[in-house]
Amino acid sequence: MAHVCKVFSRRLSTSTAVRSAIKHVTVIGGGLMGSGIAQVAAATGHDVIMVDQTDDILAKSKAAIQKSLGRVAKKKYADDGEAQASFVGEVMSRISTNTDAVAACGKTDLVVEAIVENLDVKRRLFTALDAAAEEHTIFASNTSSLPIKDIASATKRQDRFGGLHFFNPVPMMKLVEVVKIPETSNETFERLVNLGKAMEKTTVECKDTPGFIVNRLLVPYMMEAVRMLERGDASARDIDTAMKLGAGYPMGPFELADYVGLDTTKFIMDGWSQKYPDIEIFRKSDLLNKLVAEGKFGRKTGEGFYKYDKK
Ligand SMILES: CCCCCCCCCCCCCC(=O)CC(=O)SCCNC(=O)CCNC(=O)[C@H](O)C(C)(C)COP(=O)(O)OP(=O)(O)OC[C@H]1O[C@@H](n2cnc3c(N)ncnc32)[C@H](O)[C@@H]1OP(=O)(O)O
Ligand SMILES: NC(=O)C1=CN([C@@H]2O[C@H](COP(=O)(O)OP(=O)(O)OC[C@H]3O[C@@H](n4cnc5c(N)ncnc54)[C@H](O)[C@@H]3O)[C@@H](O)[C@H]2O)C=CC1
Repeated sequence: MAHVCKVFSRRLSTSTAVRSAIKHVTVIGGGLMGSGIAQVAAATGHDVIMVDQTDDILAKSKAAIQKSLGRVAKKKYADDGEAQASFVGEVMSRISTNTDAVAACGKTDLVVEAIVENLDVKRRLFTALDAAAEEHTIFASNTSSLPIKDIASATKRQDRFGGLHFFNPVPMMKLVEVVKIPETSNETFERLVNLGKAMEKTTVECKDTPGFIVNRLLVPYMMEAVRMLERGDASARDIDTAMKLGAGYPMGPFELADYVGLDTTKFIMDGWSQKYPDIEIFRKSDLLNKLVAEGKFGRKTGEGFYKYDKK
């Protein structure tokens, strides 16, 4: 009898897991990360609604996705232009857009937020969505540096809240950090891990600690690089070259900062220098703040530590 119950319960849990598989994803924020998350979710068979503040921004987001898919298609289908076009068209057909975040969350399995790295803005968003989303809907933040618990506490569904930290560019980076808070239910965590795998990512699990795993190690390294530059120890170009050729990194710290977005890196450091005032490495960088004050956000504005050709 016990054997029959065990088989039955396993089948039940499997069917529950299958029934609770995430199929529909709402991505709030169609910027660098949100557009990438929407692209990969759609390319792996999920129905996606991408939300941003204006139709003009969403048009640019879709254009960026289309361009990225074109690069992926060339690698998948070599010289078969028809297959490439069909692949891009099929993935794009799974992405719809909306400027109304509340409306876009009414019927969805998962809301992934990838909006500006600002705690108050993220909290206001999730409070509004909490009232509109169905009971089963899971919420997740793609934040680089903010405590998931500080975002989740703006809602009444902390058991259905976690961190899904993707890496830039999402179509290329194989990692997603899945972050749980003490209130995250086991089912929620399992569904987030399963979504990461369904999106063809390698998942790692981490607690809700500052920077999770990668950024906890990356931020001190990159801040040390900018101190080196500020002291005049070496040029940005030589520091980047040294780390690519000496440490095997695909990008040096200044190339990477320009790629991430200096605005976002400033938001991250503003938060950590305020929250951890006694940790020297998190002290604000005058050079970084100067560049951002001048509107030099890196690749996204055509100039950061380096200048870029307008594409
Ligand atoms: C130092 C200043 C002070 C800073 C202080 C503050 C520090 C705070 C930092 C915290 C950062 C927070 C960010 C975060 O939360 C976590 C992150 O995401 S960290 C970033 C992680 N990502 C990386 O480290 C990226 C490293 N770079 C790379 O892997 C490669 O350079 C990259 C893949 C981006 C580009 O590849 P590369 O060979 O260098 O050049 P190509 O552009 O020619 O690409 C080659 C090939 O790859 C495909 N491809 C590239 N990009 C895309 C894309 N977006 N979509 C689709 N396909 C893409 C494509 O096939 C390319 O071939 P083509 O023929 O060019 O098409
Ligand atoms: N840039 C990077 O390399 C990475 C960033 N992240 C995190 O992802 C999040 C987004 O970062 P990025 O994509 O780089 O920023 P981004 O600036 O490229 O995009 C943010 C988007 O959110 C939109 N937005 C802002 N407030 C909104 C609101 N209330 N409702 C709807 N849309 C809103 C903006 O219009 C913009 O299009 C941040 O939390 C960041 O820390 C995580 C991993 C890597």
